[in-house]
Amino acid sequence: MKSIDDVNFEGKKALIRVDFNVPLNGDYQITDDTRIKAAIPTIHKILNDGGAVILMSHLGRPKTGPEEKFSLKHLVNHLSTAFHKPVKFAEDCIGEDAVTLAESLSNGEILLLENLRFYKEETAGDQAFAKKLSALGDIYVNDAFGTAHRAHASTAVIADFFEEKVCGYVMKAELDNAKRVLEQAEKPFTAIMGGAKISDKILIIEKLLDRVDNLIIGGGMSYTFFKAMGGNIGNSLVEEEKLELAKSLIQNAKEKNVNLQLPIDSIIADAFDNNANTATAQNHNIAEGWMGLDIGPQAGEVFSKIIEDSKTVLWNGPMGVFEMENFSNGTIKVANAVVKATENGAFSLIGGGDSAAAVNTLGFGDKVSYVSTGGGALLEYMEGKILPGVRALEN
Ligand SMILES: Nc1ncnc2c1ncn2[C@@H]1O[C@H](COP(=O)(O)OP(=O)(O)OP(=O)(O)O)[C@@H](O)[C@H]1O
Ligand SMILES: O=C(O)[C@H](O)COP(=O)(O)O
Repeated sequence: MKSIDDVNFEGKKALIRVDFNVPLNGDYQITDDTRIKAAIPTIHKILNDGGAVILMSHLGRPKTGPEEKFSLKHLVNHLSTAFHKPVKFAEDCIGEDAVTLAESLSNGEILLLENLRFYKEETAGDQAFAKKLSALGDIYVNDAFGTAHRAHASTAVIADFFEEKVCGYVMKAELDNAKRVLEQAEKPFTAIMGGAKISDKILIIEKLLDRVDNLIIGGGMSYTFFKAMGGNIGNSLVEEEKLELAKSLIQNAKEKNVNLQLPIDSIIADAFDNNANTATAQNHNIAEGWMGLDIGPQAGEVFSKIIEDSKTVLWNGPMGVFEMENFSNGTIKVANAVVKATENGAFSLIGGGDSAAAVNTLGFGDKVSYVSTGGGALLEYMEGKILPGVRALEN
């Protein structure tokens, strides 16, 4: 796969697929701009070469065409500030307006196209739509790792219409870091899995059992394991249909000599509410009417020790309902342990939408080795799937 370092963009228009699918609040302010900041080096390289930049992205999942709340125009001011340059905006991603603005774009200038998903042809991977988009630029750059698991018009199909197609710095760094964890992990290798559902993470857990020394399972998904082992989990989150699967994972871990660690204790609450009554309970013994919303202090200690002694750490999914302050301690404790391991020389990769957001909002983002901009894309890569956006650049 060629990268942007293999190309001189002087006098060229780079059509860059970025993943600017960023969270916006009710006033259309960006609440986490990690994905925007990540794209800056790619944009600077092209502008410094003497080229022009045309950015295309999706935002959210619009269903029936244009919708105000999904317009990329809300990003323009933020982008201009982040890139230290005015950013022009085309109110459509194809058609006359986009063509005219793209044609008149001078070297050193940046143009942002309107949300690609305002056309259903984008997600359908429509050839004619991809061809229209491709006419806007001379060189195709894919820097949208977060969307590389989608075989859409702008992420995969479009590549066929270009002689020159390369990956940007985000895509390259994401793939290099994920590969480092999957293929060259220094041992002890510890994976920390958390979040709400086992069903979302089952494939990656199975794959990791062949590679890791320690598998820590916390967060909402851990209660399905306790129930599978015959424990009482009260009203904690459970996936009844995954009980057998949880049992077989425990068995697999044993057979593969993987140290599978579940939280010994939990912070339990009598309601799903930050102000609920709370107590600490052993995890096989949570009373009816109570639910586990965070790992407990003992579990935090055990997990931290394992993490701090590791040389490679992969973390996906929070240890509790970290959005509520009273149930965020477990996630903070684990984040601190990951930071400590990193300071001791470990390589740490944080992935997944909520875990990456947790690490960034808690202020640990620059204290770990790498925070992925990918959610589903990183998981699919870790499951061993070939991402369509990556394959398209390799053809
Ligand atoms: N004990 C729990 N009970 C209920 N919900 C929980 C519990 N622990 C964590 N959660 C919730 O799980 C959610 C995150 O789960 P999720 O599986 O989406 O993780 P993630 O890091 O976003 O990974 P990905 O982006 O790959 O899906 C958070 O909103 C958190 O509040
Ligand atoms: O946020 C993401 O994970 C990516 O931008 C992909 O978005 P999607 O799940 O709507 O395709």
